[in-house]
Amino acid sequence: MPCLWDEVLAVLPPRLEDLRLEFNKTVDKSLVFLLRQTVELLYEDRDIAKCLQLSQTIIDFSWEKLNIGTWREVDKEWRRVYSYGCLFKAACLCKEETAVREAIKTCDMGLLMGATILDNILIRLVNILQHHKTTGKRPLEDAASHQESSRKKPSAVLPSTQEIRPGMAVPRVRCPSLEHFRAQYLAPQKPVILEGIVDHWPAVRDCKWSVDYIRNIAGCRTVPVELGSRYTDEQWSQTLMTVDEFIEKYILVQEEQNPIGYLAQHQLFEQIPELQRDIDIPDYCCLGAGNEDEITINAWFGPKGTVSPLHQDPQHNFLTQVVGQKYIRLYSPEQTAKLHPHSTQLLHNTSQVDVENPDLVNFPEFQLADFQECTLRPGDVLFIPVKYWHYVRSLDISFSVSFWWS
Ligand SMILES: O=C(O)CCC(=O)C(=O)O
Ligand SMILES: [Fe+2]
Repeated sequence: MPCLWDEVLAVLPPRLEDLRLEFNKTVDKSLVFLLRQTVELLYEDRDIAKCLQLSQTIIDFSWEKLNIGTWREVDKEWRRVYSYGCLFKAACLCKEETAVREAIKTCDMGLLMGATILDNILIRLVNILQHHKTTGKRPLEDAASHQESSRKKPSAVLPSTQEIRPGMAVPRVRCPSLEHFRAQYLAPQKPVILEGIVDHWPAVRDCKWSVDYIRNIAGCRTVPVELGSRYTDEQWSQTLMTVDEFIEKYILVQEEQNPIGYLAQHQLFEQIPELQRDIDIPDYCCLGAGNEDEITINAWFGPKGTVSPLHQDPQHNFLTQVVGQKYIRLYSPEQTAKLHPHSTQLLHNTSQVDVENPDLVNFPEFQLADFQECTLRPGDVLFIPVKYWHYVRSLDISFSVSFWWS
């Protein structure tokens, strides 16, 4: 195997001047000086311990700036500084081949909290590290060591199967032609479940995405996790953790006192290209006006019992079920008044009504709203037209992939 440090050097700009360490006035001169000092140590390959220490100082200092006020108020320059700190720290860690895991975590933090620098250098670096780690000496984790079914507790409150009322079921159609889909569903904005269109995905065809597979491919990667049963709850929060930690704490065991954890609405496939090879953008997206590179692909991975409250999104969606089942309720945009959207700017696309346990005293019109429903199973692709209201509850450990497109 090639020496890791040589591979890292090949990713870094060849000359120190190419690093573009220029920032606007928001960033104090002393910090820019610190960045330059750090990079000199790195490029001259001397005192890597000192270089590591300075990188950490850059990270800590900019981290403070990222955590003042709301995310929207954070100056992008501080996010760039943070990314540089992560880049330098990760590079230093690569000097020690034993610190690869830590280096991967550092790159991920830069990717999640920082801003793009140097033509996405953090993505390129982390791909090298991930490859190095999986082809290196560390054996894949033993699949048999996780007896997931025996360790999981059944969820208490809501039923784990859901009768679909006849007459309310979302229609299903098998591999329709583009024209049929356009005329019957896209143009009139009608939901439909497309069957058979993702059967060729390795993730579906080979049932590849077992918990152990995800762990092996992505275990050491850091991802955002939502904690709390639904994002409208007061106790709801978001945090960052590795996929390994998430699986251990929230997928394999569900302690009663622990909140539900949901790796929700995350562009995991940009972060981990190896997983992207197991899926494919549905051909029907070409019927939209946008380009393929404008499609947002999100991963939704969680235990049984995750709930996405009733909400609407600004684009069409192909919500594709890969693992486990989900119960889904749909309301057309014409029903909006009966759904009582929140009045705040932040939540005006979310209903105040708890769909499966509605407060009919405060929201009596809700029971008059027309809806459709379905159970989404592996291989099913649900077309949710733009602005269509949707409520989603997982009935098992579940992995879905959504494609937002226009
Ligand atoms: O699967 C879920 O929990 C929610 C999915 C969703 O809201 C979406 O894909 O837009
Ligand atoms: Fe959504």
